[in-house]
Amino acid sequence: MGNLFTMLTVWADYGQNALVILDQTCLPNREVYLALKTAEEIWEAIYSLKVRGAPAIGVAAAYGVAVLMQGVEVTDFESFYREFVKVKKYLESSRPTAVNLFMALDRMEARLLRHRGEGVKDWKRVLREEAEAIREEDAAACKRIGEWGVSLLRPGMGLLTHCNAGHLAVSEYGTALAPVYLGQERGYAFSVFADETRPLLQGARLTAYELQKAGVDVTLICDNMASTVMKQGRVQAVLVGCDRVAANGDTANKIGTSGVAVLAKYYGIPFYVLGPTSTIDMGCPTGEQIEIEERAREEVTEKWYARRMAPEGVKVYNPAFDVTSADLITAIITERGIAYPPFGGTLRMWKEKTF
Ligand SMILES: CSC[C@H]1O[C@H](OP(=O)(O)O)[C@H](O)[C@@H]1O
Repeated sequence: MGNLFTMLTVWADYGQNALVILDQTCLPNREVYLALKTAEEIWEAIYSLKVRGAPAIGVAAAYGVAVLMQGVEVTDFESFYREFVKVKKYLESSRPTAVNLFMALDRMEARLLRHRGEGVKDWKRVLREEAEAIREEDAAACKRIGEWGVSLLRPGMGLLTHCNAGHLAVSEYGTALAPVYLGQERGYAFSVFADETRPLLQGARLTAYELQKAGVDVTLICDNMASTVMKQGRVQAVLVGCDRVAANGDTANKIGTSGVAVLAKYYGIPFYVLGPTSTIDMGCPTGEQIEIEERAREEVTEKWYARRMAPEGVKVYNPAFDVTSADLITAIITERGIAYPPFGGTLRMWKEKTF
């Protein structure tokens, strides 16, 4: 597995009262760790995807509020709680879609309220404890996701994934990539196609980086190549993460995921969403109620990634053309007129000039 899992994504350093994160905007070029000591720094790290992925955002917010509250010097609960709520609401405003951010902070608040009758040292302690529990439960959940997921797969399978739902998106191990890592440990020799995932390229920058670091056979493709590799029979299952699962199973995930799902259905390929139950939101009856984050236009219009955006030496598949099946074409228009399916007779007539 290489040293992928020694690379921690997020933790709390109470010695320096800091939330420590691996700055994922520097990957794959550099592994840079940041010690965040203010609410503004933590908010910005979540917003700018320095730490990202639904579970990782939840763990970061839990640790973040625990760290920030260690420095609050009041002795009455009302003042302490007022400050807690102020920080909680501020961190909640960083990104709207991943439900783990809100679930984790709600859980921190509930734990604190259960201890309101104790003293300031206890309030600070229980926040540290709850944040650690959230992280540990996330790591355990990801490993179980791996076990369930790998039971659906067979050795040697070709897999496709979109965005990054691996070790970097959680506290440890991953969700969509958890079965891949477990399979790797068992010698299953999966081959994985990683969609680059425009515009922020989590697939190129993070998934390809993770899988290569773990020794998994990964091939980076542009998003518009997913259909071709599926049509070539090189994909037997699609594995993706999730940011919020509605009560009816509708799932919000990185932009482009629904398109991959349509392709998978067309090619008869199983499409699996993987994530912890902490990402399920029963308060959302359907996907219609999920708030979809909209981000800055410059992420699309600017070539912000003017530096290397994939790990050195990663395999790349870069076909210049692909074939769209006739059953997907509504009409063919030429100087001789318009042909509708089935095209054969008209095309033959045109070519043999038999009219
Ligand atoms: C395991 S959750 C991963 C999930 O989060 C990603 O979004 P972002 O990179 O913007 O935080 C993406 O939707 C992944 O599938």
